[in-house]
Amino acid sequence: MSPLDIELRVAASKKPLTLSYTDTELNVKNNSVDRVPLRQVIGALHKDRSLELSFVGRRKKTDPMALTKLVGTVDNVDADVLDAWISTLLHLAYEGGRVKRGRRLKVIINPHGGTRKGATIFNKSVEPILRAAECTLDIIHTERMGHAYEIAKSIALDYDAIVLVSGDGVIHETFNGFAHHEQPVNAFNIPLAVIPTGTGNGLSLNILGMADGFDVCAAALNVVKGLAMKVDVFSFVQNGKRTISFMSQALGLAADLDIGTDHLRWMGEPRFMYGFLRGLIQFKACPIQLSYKAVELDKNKMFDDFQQCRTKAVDCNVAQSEIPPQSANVETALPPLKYSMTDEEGWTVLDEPILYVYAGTGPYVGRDLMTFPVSLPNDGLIDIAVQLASSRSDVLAAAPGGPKGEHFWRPNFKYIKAYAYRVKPLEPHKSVAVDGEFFPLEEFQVETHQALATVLSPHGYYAAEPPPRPSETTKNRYNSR
Ligand SMILES: Nc1ncnc2c1ncn2[C@@H]1O[C@H](COP(=O)(O)OP(=O)(O)OP(=O)(O)O)[C@@H](O)[C@H]1O
Repeated sequence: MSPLDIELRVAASKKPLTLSYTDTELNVKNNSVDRVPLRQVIGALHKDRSLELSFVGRRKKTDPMALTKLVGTVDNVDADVLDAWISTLLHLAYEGGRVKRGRRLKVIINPHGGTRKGATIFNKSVEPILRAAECTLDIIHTERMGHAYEIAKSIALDYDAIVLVSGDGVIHETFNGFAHHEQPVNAFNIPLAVIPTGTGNGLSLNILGMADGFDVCAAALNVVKGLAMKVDVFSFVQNGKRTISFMSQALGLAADLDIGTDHLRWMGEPRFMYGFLRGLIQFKACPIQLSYKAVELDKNKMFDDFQQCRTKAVDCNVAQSEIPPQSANVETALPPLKYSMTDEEGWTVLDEPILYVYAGTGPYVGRDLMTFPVSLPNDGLIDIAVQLASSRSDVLAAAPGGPKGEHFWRPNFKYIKAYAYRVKPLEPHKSVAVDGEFFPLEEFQVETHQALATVLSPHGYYAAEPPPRPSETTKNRYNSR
């Protein structure tokens, strides 16, 4: 328990609030007791006997998160006692000093992303949280396509984190800017945190989970309190040009439902479902040859490995830590490519007709689709999910299970963990979507860079659970055709 209770007289109320804390919770007692996890306490300031205490929380379980400030005067203790009370509270609230208070942040706002509310959302909901947490903000608004790339390319390396008020498009630009930085590895070591104001917001869903993935205040809390988590990124190599991809590459129906619905952005997220149904009616096979350098093909083994990593029974994640210091001694050049386009040794060609391919990392590619349920943040592997061209009814039957990743267990859904893969188009087709950006469907190859990039995370792992392994009795429902 805290050394003593503080009585806070708030102007409008006659009865003072009684504040106390344990190692894990702040207790706010008035007529009843509100318990706030210390992780959600972000700031406490006092001047003589006046106190301002800030936390991010929910009024009701189903409400989005919001900033609450308790402001008043403290009558029952002296200023120096109050000082010590605050300093212990904040020490505990910032994980015993493991999380730096008052982070120095570069904030990049895309006023043009999603429904174009990024700047307003930042000003109204996010900035007050960052200020209450005494963060230092260096704010810039993007003025054009490619601006985030330019900013990232020459970013100073001494920020504690870069905050992107955007969707996945600006994240893609930022990582590619890092790749062209004078010191790429050091640039990738600066943690990114996203305030989800785009359309799909896949990275935010993966970091914060389905419940909080679109909650901008939960995302702001992660900016203040998140710990650095290393994540794999990929090199997408096409016509000799190397592009960094942080999330996914989509082909066939999976590309059509994203890029093919770009003109329907006004719809918001439902455009992806519209694109899926339209693609299903057309039911065109994806004319590619897919080959991969596989590490694991057995879904049961992947599921077991995932569970072991989650329970930390085996050490498969690079340890989560406070933001790593930049070092002059580390190798600062971008890792070289390991595989040439002509490399054949250990490569397998998939010899079955394909409806669509998704390859990438992070469970969700959108709110309706957990494409990679067993992906791990930094195992150095890319997950390749292939929907074989079975039948319309089979693919349609899988759709309702999409948000929970249930298609993973379907026999016609092939799942491969690999170091690299390669695609050769068999006839001219439209496009491949790389993190949702358009690329022509010409021959390309993708390989992983283990733990190259860094994001802020509340958990130290992707916030999603894979669908349970089917039992003998439930297995049949995955077999419909
Ligand atoms: N000032 C601007 N005017 C026009 N376009 C911009 C501007 N700033 C950034 N952009 C472009 O906006 C694109 C989309 O941005 P962002 O990722 O924020 O949202 P989104 O694409 O709607 O979301 P998602 O990627 O999640 O679908 C980026 O490709 C970026 O280059």
